[in-house]
Amino acid sequence: MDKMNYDIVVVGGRIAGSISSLFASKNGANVLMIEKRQEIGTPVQCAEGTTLGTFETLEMKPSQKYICSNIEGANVHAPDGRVVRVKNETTKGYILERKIFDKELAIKSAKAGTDIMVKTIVKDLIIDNGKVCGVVANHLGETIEIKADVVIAADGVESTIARKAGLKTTKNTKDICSCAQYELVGLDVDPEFLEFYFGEKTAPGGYGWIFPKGEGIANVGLGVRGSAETAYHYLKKFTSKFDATPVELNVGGVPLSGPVKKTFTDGLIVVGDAAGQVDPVTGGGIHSTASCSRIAGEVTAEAVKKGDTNSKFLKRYDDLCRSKLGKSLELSLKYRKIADKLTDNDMNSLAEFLEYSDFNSISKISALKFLGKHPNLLKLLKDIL
Ligand SMILES: Cc1cc2nc3c(=O)[nH]c(=O)nc-3n(C[C@H](O)[C@H](O)[C@H](O)COP(=O)(O)OP(=O)(O)OC[C@H]3O[C@@H](n4cnc5c(N)ncnc54)[C@H](O)[C@@H]3O)c2cc1C
Repeated sequence: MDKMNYDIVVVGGRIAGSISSLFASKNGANVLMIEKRQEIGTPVQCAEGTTLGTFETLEMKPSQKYICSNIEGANVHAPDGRVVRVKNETTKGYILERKIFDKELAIKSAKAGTDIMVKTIVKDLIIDNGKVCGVVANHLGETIEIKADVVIAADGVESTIARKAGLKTTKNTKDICSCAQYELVGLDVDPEFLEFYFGEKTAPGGYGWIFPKGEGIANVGLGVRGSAETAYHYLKKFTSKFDATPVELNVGGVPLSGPVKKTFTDGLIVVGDAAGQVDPVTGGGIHSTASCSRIAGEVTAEAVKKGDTNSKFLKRYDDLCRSKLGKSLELSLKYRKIADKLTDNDMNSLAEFLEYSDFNSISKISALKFLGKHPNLLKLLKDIL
């Protein structure tokens, strides 16, 4: 059996893994990142939209290598076909080519000093006296024991690694949004606007989307929760109206339950989808994962430097993530729970009210006047007004 030694081992080589390892290496740690797939960034399980803030967090200038389009705002389609346009400073963003973006992050991390192993699966943790102190991995049939002061579990929504250390990261299936998406070619869509579609018939418990990648190409997908039919069933129905052809089909789950209660233990922390660091309303995880993964890399590098990788020190990671994102993710979870109770009629009424309003300057008085005529909505929304 081969044996290795690192300060930090990162399990998973996509957004959470590459960003954690990048910032850990930048801060002087000796880091190994392990990815079970043969290539970083594939298969894509993402609609590839992200905010300008992602790049500020990463201190990276967005590159034309992986930016497909610049986004100004979104058109929100109610079940009855009404459209509400949202456009302001916060709705600006990008559609990425994640196959290139994810690999670029891994390359950046490698250039900062991270060693990377691909086609290598982490099978187990090495735990000594209750403290995680490495992993057991398998590369093409060969078992490798890798000792480390800290393990970062960045292994995605189906994460098993943090659970092996006793953290409760299992997500309730009712909080997982099942998604299916085609990359379609031949679509006539506005390249600067995202399209969102709501309604029981389109995407029960979720929404449909069109994210334009430019030149008539777009990610067209949807997510569903608690439905008898699969996301793919709804996707086929949703896309049957387009005269366009797919070049890719992606499926995947998004955890919409908010961050897990505890993200650290002796010698291990958990980041990204594995830690539920996803916006529960939009299902967007790139932006929040980038923030938390940067913190993960910085805190674990500091822990190694100080020679203190016990849970008391690693709690700092949990504290910093919660102070940066905790409130907004909590609020978003509250909104999601309200949205879960909205009927198609409620959504149509809301769209009717918002259709001709200037979204950025709706007064409390006009909102209350509208809600006065819709007692069901008032009951649902009163807590957030
Ligand atoms: C259909 C869909 C659309 C989405 N659209 C958007 C969007 O438009 N914008 C947005 O911000 N977010 C979106 N998201 C969410 C976003 O993709 C995720 O939040 C983000 O990719 C999470 O990154 P991650 O690195 O935590 O996890 P993952 O991307 O799941 O990466 C985990 C990695 O760990 C590897 N791995 C797992 N187990 C092991 C092991 N034992 N050993 C070694 N490697 C292992 C996996 O192979 C994988 O590469 C979408 C998600 C889905 C499913």
